[in-house]
Amino acid sequence: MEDAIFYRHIVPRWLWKLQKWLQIGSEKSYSESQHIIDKFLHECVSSRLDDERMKSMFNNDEESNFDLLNALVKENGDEMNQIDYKFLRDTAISLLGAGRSTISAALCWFFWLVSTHPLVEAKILEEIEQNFTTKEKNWVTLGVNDNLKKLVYLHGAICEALRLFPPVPFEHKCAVESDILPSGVRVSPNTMVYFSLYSMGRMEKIWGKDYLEFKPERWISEKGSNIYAPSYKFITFNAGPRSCLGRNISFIQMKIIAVALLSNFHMQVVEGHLVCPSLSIVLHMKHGLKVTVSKRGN
Ligand code: HEM
Repeated sequence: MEDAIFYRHIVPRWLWKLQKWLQIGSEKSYSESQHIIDKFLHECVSSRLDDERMKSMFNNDEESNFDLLNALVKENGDEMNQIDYKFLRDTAISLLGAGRSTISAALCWFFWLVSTHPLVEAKILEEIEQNFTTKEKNWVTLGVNDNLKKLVYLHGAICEALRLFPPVPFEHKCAVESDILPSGVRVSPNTMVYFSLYSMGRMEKIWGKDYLEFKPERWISEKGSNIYAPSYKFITFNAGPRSCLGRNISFIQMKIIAVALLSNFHMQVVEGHLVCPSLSIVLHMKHGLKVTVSKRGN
């Protein structure tokens, strides 16, 4: 999916549209992939629909069955036969596209930063120890545990990883009518404005002299609570009306995974492994993250 989006960013619109119409070049394989994804999602939606029918028959509305697709099926299917498959499929593909590789890229950079900053790792572990008993540190109970909110230092470390390595590194927006940017630059209608979220996370003017340092403390106030940074400063999830709808769920997911993995395992980056970003619309690690994993002693 990312390849297709990136391709359509760099190839003129008329060219990829023509390729798509003629079913040639990269667009041919994208159409084939889209067909496979559509088929897969159609099956997922159908099976959820069957689940919903079963549940309504047995009046079983357990919270443990909850997931995003179930919620969508419920919202859109008051009349069970009137489910809009296309809407559900398109919504599911948006959530899949927006929420899968962004989180995995963010976690990759986060674990790399943590494993190369032992002091930060030690502080995160200390905070986990103070807030969770051993029994709670598993996937199932973590998600429903209010203690996640107490992980102020971990929150700071995740914000730092997202600041230094924003999963969506650049974006563009198009002016509908002429406008003047806050900098005073005039923009005429249909002008495409590109902006780099990656650069904005690394500007001295915005973050201070230590802008290149991985410093979770940056996000913690003297009173020990998290410092809020407005989205126009911390732009990783974009700002304004089209900002990320998955921001809160992303933090929850990342915290659950960080606690579950860091409290159970130590990760050591393999010596000589080259860590650098790839050229794509999502800031993946070009060669992945090679680590040696060892179990922590209790
Ligand atoms: C660390 C993880 C994530 C980051 C950094 C991130 C970042 C972003 C950014 C920068 C945008 C704006 C894109 C644009 O303007 O073109 C966006 C939009 C969006 N994100 Fe996320 N995202 C993340 C995770 C998620 C998750 C987990 C979900 C859903 C489960 C999600 C759902 C969405 C949706 C639906 C939009 C489109 C909003 C709109 O256009 O109105 N995101 N995200």
